[in-house]
Amino acid sequence: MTENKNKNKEEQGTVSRRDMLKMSLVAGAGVAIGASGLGAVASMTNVFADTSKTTSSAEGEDEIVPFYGAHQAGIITPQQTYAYVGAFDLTISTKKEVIELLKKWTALAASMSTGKAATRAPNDLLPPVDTGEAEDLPPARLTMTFGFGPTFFSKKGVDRFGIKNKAPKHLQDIPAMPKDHLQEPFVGGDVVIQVCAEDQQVAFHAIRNFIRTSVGKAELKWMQSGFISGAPGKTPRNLFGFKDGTANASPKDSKAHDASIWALDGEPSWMQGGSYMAFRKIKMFLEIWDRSSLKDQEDTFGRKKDSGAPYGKLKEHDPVNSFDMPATSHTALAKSTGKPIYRRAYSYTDGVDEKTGYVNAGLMFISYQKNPSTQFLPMLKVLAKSDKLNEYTQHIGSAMFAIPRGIKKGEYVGQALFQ
Ligand SMILES: C=CC1=C(C)c2cc3[nH]c(cc4nc(cc5[nH]c(cc1n2)c(C)c5CCC(=O)O)C(CCC(=O)O)=C4C)c(C)c3C=C
Ligand SMILES: [Fe+2]
Repeated sequence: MTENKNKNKEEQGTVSRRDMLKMSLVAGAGVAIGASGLGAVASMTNVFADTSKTTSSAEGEDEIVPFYGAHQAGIITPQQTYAYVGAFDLTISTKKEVIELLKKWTALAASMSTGKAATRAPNDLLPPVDTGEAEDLPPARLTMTFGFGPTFFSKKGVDRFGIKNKAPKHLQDIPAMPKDHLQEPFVGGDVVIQVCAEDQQVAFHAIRNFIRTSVGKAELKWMQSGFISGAPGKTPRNLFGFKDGTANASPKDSKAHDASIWALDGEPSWMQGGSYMAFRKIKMFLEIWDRSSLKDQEDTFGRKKDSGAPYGKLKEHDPVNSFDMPATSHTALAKSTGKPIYRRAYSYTDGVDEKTGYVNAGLMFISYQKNPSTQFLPMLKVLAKSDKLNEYTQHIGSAMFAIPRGIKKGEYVGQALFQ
């Protein structure tokens, strides 16, 4: 029973410190703890502390998601509750400096993913090595996913770091859509880091330390935080109250992931096993939505609000028949292009809109796909033109990034790109 449970967790790519302890005790002393970046024996004290603690923390808070692997963590990793996405513009000018920064960030990410404790300053007259707010907090399934925007490869025609010829095949700026209201700074960026965790402070600590260690090398262009509803095993609901993410392939369906998420053919080697991230910051007019009838709301998505079932069906995961719903419904249109994407969206709230007095809120839309030219972009065009959802939303941010394949132990993120 325990063995099966652990096997499932390994398949999902998440093994808790507690599980690792159990497994190593069963296998006997001197067992190789493995290449999961567990912080190895150093974290055994924490392991023992964990087992003796009755924790009130949420499901999976003490789990470590392996940082190393064939694909970067944070793409098909079951979605954590909190996210911060930060886009940086590099202020350095040489390939050597970029490599140094990526090495620094990779080491930091590998260490933070294990929930490694903060290290003290070498002496009391220096600032502490770590900012400290994640000390005593569990790893909380922290993932950090790195990507490169079009300007990383060339900016205003200049091959900044001598890697223009290694640019991925389908990386491009998302073209302007007719109803876009893009607001600087939420457009583009040289490098993106998506941080997700079950604990908001663990997530913030991670993005904060990437920002801190980039001083003099990169500037934070934009940052967006987000959250999803946390009921385990259930599809989260967005701020319009609808289940959002139903049509995604299951995190275990590797055939579907190969078909729609992982870049492969014709891509440079560093991208094979990587993906493309599409980012849109989408404002949602909650006050207008809340005044619309239930019928209008359900017609907008072509799904029932309570169950999430598509029109004409009873259950959330019943197959969609687009002819049962309005032709301009979001589901019918998104499905009409026939090329699925993998969504990983988070809701956001940002205080009050000074002009309207409405709540500033919406969706940090993130999707991963192997080829944005045939998957994301045709879908966005169709939706921008005819989606009934446009009555209640406005796209205010936009960016696309190439996500390098997973990182092997001893490598830094994107290493193959520089060799
Ligand atoms: C370009 C792609 C998409 C954007 C932008 C987008 C914005 C957006 N979506 C919702 C809420 C829902 N989306 C749903 C389904 C759905 N959406 C997209 C793509 C984009 N959405 C796809 C590909 C699909 C799946 C279509 C299918 O094959 O069935 C749903 C229904 C439930 C689900 O499957 O997740 C909801 C709800 C919002 C609120 C939003 C912008 C604010
Ligand atoms: Fe959608």
